[in-house]
Amino acid sequence: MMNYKIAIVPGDGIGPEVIGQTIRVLDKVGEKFGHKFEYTEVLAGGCAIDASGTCLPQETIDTCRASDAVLLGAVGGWKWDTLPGSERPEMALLGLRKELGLFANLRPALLFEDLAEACPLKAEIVEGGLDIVVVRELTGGIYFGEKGTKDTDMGLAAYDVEQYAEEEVRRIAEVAFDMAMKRNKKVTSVDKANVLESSRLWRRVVAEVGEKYPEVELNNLYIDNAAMQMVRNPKQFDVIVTSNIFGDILSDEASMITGSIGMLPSASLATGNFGMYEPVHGSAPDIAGKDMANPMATILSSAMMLRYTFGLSDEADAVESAVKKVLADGYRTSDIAKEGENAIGTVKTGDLIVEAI
Ligand SMILES: NC(=O)c1ccc[n+]([C@@H]2O[C@H](COP(=O)([O-])OP(=O)(O)OC[C@H]3O[C@@H](n4cnc5c(N)ncnc54)[C@H](O)[C@@H]3O)[C@@H](O)[C@H]2O)c1
Ligand SMILES: CC(C)[C@H](C(=O)O)[C@@H](O)C(=O)O
Ligand SMILES: [Mg+2]
Repeated sequence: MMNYKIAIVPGDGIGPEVIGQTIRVLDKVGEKFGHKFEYTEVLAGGCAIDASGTCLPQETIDTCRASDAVLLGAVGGWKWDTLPGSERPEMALLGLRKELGLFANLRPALLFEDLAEACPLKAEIVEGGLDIVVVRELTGGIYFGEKGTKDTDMGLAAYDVEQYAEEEVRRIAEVAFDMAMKRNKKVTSVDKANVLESSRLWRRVVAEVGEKYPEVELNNLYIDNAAMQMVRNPKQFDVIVTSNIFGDILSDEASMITGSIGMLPSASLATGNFGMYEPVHGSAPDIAGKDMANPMATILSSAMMLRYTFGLSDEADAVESAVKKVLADGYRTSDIAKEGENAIGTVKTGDLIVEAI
């Protein structure tokens, strides 16, 4: 029997609710396939601020490092919104990404057949389904560049610097091209090279990496055009590679056209097999504690963990098939339910997925 060590970071808001259901799903996978998943729960985000005065305690980083993978719910919430930027719960997420070297964020946006009606675009635009992966650079760019304030003749100014080094672009571009080789051999690199120096370097390095993958078609799009194309004709996209901030925005957009942000999983990977797995959505304080959150994004993130970090593809398939079965049987949380349709809660969704494995 294989033993897998997973650091669990439930976080805030709906985080603990969606993580709770995901652990039940993993336990069922372990039981069925004969694996032992060993969980160590640690604090990060607002709950860690309340418990220890800091959003990312050293113990959390150490436990994550000592684990095979990390599963995270979400951090943040209204209660901590007035804290200074450097003390906010969201800094825990950025700190974990940086400390653990998680430079490659994979955000697959898949339109499940049974959810086609939850897509806000016209049926003919998404006919035949959608299968896009946003490959987002996660440890560089404006999120991590120099920031500060200074006095100017227009009053106090604040700044955040967007900076990319060639090596940072090269390694994320390689992830995107490798992924494209396993899919439809098409990469769209998204930047703002008509204005930004950092984007011009980005575009040059992506093209250099692309030369090593002659079979892969490379297109470049400006971010404004890409955001527009995503709703005009999303089927043109396969692998999208982009910077930290553009990837943040485009992946939320991609999530909505596939039905709901409550459906979108993500994997944040370091060199090697280590990864942190989390839904794309946040802590949703508006529905926290109401048994309303859709746990599917987190459950599908755990499937990515099984596949990418543990190499357990049959087990990952089993989780994904169980999610599809529950949708095919017509069960929906309120974010994906049709108007007037009876929605089920977080726990019931977990029950049904566990049952379907
Ligand atoms: N990875 C993360 O930890 C992460 C990601 C994004 C935002 N946040 C934080 O979360 C807090 C709230 O941010 P926000 O409101 O901009 O984004 P959000 O993703 O939390 O919520 C946006 C909307 O989507 C809904 N929603 C989100 N997840 C859902 C789910 N699983 N099921 C059903 N509905 C869902 C919410 O109810 C809300 O109406 C902020 O503090 C933000 O910084 C954290
Ligand atoms: C909460 C925030 C720091 C985070 C980000 O911007 O990366 C979130 O929006 C995400 O998409 O994971
Ligand atoms: Mg985001």
